[in-house]
Amino acid sequence: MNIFVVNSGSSSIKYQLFRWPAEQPICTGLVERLGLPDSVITHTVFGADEEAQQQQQLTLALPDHAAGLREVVQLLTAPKTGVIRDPADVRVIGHRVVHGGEKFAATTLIDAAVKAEIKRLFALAPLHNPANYLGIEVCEELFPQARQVAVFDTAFHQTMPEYAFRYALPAALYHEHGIRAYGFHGTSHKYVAGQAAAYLQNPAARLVTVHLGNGCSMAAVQAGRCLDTSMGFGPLSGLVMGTRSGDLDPSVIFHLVQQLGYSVDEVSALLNKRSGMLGLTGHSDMRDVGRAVAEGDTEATLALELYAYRIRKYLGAYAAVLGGLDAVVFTAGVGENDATVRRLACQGLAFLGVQVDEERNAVRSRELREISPAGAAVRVLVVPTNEELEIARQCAALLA
Ligand SMILES: Nc1ncnc2c1ncn2[C@@H]1O[C@H](COP(=O)(O)OP(=O)(O)O)[C@@H](O)[C@H]1O
Ligand SMILES: CC(=O)OP(=O)(O)O
Ligand SMILES: [Mg+2]
Repeated sequence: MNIFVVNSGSSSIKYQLFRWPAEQPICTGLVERLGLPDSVITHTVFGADEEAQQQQQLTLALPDHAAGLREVVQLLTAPKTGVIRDPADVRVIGHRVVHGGEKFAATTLIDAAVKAEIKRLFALAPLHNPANYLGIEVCEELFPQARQVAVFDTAFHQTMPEYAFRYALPAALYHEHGIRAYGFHGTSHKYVAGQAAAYLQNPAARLVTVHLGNGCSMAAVQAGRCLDTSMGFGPLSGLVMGTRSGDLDPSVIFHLVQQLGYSVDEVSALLNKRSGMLGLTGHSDMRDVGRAVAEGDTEATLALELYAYRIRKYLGAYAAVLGGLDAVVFTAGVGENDATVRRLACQGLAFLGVQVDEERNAVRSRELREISPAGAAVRVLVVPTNEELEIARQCAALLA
C-alpha cells in the first residue's frame, strides 16, 4: 500500500510518498514560492536503499496550492521518471491540518462534516487552515479512490490541563467562543518526544521539546502527554520566530492602533509577517542571521541573544511545570542545524543540570544525537523531526 502525505503551509507544500507497512519513503518534495511567477518544485526520488537519490528541480509559475499539487501529481505519474503508474495506486492520503479546535483530539477520516469544521476554523488559523483545506479538495479530485485523513497540529496538545490552556478572560469567551490556548506543531512534538523516550529507554521521561523552524514552539511532555506549550490561541505566541513576534504585551496592539494609526489587518501582518528575526535583523532565515552575526552586525547579535533568551526562559518554566527534567530535545530546521542557537539556549542552565558539550554540539548529522556531556543529569538531544512519517503512521493506525 502507498500512503501520500501532504503538508500544505501558507506559501509552500511539503509532500512525501511512502511504501507501507515498510515505512519506506519512495519520494519527497517541496513546492515553494506559491503565488509568485518563479515557484520552485524540488522533487527527490529515493532508490532501493534510502541514500541513493535522484533530485530534479523545476521553476515555473504556480498561482496557488491547487496548481502546485496538480504539478506534483504530474511528477508522481510521469511516464518515464514517475514513481506510480496511476493515481489509483495511492490508497491513503494524510493531510496536515494546523487547527483542529477542541473537536479533534485525534486523527480523523475526512468527510463532509470534518471539512465543514476545518472551514469553520479558518478564522482561528487564517494563514494555515485555508491552505490545508484546499489541499484536501484538490486531492479528492486528483485521487478519487483514496481515503483522505486529517492529522491536526493541535491534537497532541489536547491533554493540557485546563489551568494551562485557559486564559484569564471572562469564562463566556471560552465557553461560547472557544478562546483558549490550543498549541501547534503537535505532530512534530509528538514524534520527537517518542523518539527521545525510546532512545532514553524511559517511557515516563520528562521532556522539553524545542521545535525551531520558521514557526517555533516548545512543549513540556511527560510520559508522552503534553502538559503545556508555548503557542496559544493561534501560532503567534511564545518564542521569537522567523517572521512572527512571539510573546508580546497586548498593550502594544492598543498603542499601534490608537496612537500610531494601524488598522487591525496591518497589526496582524506586522506581528505575523514582519516581526521576529525578520523585523529585528532584516533576515527571517537563521542562516542569514548567522552570517550577519559573523560579520559583526550588532543588531543581528542582539536578535540572536533575544531568540535564545526566550527559549531559556521557557526551559526554566517547563522545568517547573514538569517538576524536573530528564531531557531537552531540539528539532526542526534551526534546532537540528544551528549549534550556536543550541549552545546559547542552554547557557547558564547548569544549575538545572542542563549543559551542552561543545564538541558533541558541533557534530553535523541527520541522526538522533546527544550533545550533553557524558554523565549529565539532563540529557540534551538533537532529534530530526519527520512530520510526514508521523502523519503516515497515524493514518495507518487509524485505518488498521
Ligand atoms: N544549516 C542551517 N543552519 C541554521 N538554520 C538553518 C539551517 N538549515 C535550515 N535552517 C533554518 O530552518 C528554517 C526552516 O526550518 P523548517 O523546519 O524547514 O521550517 P518550516 O517547516 O516551518 O518551513 C529556515 O528558515 C532556516 O532558518
Ligand atoms: C503552526 C505553525 O506555526 O506552522 P509553521 O511553522 O509550519 O508555520
Ligand atoms: Mg514546519
